[in-house]
Amino acid sequence: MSNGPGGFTHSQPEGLGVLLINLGTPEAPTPSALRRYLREFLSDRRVVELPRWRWWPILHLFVLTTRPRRSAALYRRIWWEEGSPLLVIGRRQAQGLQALLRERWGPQVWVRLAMRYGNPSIRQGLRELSSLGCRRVLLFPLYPQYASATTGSSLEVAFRELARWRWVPEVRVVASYHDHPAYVKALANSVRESWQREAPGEKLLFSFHGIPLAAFLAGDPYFCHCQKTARLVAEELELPRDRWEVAFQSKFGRDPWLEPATIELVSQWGRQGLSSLDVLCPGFAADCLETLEEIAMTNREAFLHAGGGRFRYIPALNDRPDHLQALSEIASGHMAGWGEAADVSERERRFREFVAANPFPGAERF
Ligand SMILES: C=CC1=C(C)c2cc3[nH]c(cc4nc(cc5[nH]c(cc1n2)c(C)c5CCC(=O)O)C(CCC(=O)O)=C4C)c(C)c3C=C
Ligand SMILES: [Fe+2]
Ligand SMILES: [Fe+2]
Repeated sequence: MSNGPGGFTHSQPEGLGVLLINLGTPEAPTPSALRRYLREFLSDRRVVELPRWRWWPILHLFVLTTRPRRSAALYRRIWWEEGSPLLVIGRRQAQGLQALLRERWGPQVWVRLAMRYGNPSIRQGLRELSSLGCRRVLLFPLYPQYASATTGSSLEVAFRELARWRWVPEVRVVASYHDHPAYVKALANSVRESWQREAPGEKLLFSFHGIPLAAFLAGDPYFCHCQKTARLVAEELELPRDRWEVAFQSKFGRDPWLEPATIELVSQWGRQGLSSLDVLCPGFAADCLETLEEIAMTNREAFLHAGGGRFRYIPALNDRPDHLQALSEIASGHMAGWGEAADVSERERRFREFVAANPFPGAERF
């Protein structure tokens, strides 16, 4: 058992912590940073579910010898001066959400950003919240649709860390928010705003990150969550059924994944001479390699080269005010009751008075 942080925090106000968790990103768009990142990512048993004796040689002999260079080149196309978009946007989201939650719950709310792979780590985030006095922590993976590979993996790591602490905090979890009305409305708003700038496309494509078909068949709810998000947004937009479609992007490896594949669908629509196409990626809370490069560059080129007309990528919700408002509503829904904590300052004052009057070895630490 680890003593963990937060052993002696009686003198601090009772904090409410929110840990936003996203996937992670390499430290730099270089082959060596990508090798480190991909090794951690692709060693996760929830990401690649093959038996280790089969996967390990493939990972080390083939994937990690070729992919880092290729992926580094892709990351260089989207890298910002301040760093990886996913991380830069994530920091803004954490800051914006903290401000909104403080308006509602008071100054004792702390929001931190953590990454499942790389830094800032989940362990770091949890320890920081604890040392800020958060005895109550909401784990909030930024994946609207639950998948074992993403949400499940993030929660597993957080639970594993917390399970080793002496003083385990009260924990709540956002396991998914794929059908939360505020999230659905924010997505619909973002589409409407695009349509106001330039007329709606002939089709609206909802492109979600794929997962292996085997994960779906084993009971992962991800596919169903994606379908429901798309249907709710289409309903909100009053879009007829023949104007929208769902597809899955970013296939990795040779096993079958969810279908249709985004790149195949947009190429097919290009060949059919579709005049205009809008693409929304509701599964990504922040823009990243998979949206900025794969959709807005690679899929655009595929559509245009196949003969398609105008291609528009509608950005992720990122730090849009209505997105932060939605995250705040989702978090607040899980924090109900937490605001009515007992008056701890009074409790602590009496405790410290008692310790001063009844000294014991080590009492100075309280
Ligand atoms: C190996 C299998 C993979 C599964 C399963 C998978 C699921 C999954 N991923 C996301 C979100 C993101 N993935 C990102 C990058 C990325 N994903 C995989 C592989 C799997 N993902 C790889 C190898 C990579 C790295 C990039 C590359 O080399 O191609 C990202 C982008 C991170 C960034 O820094 O920009 C995100 C976000 C979801 C939501 C998901 C399952 C639902
Ligand atoms: Fe991925
Ligand atoms: Fe990709």
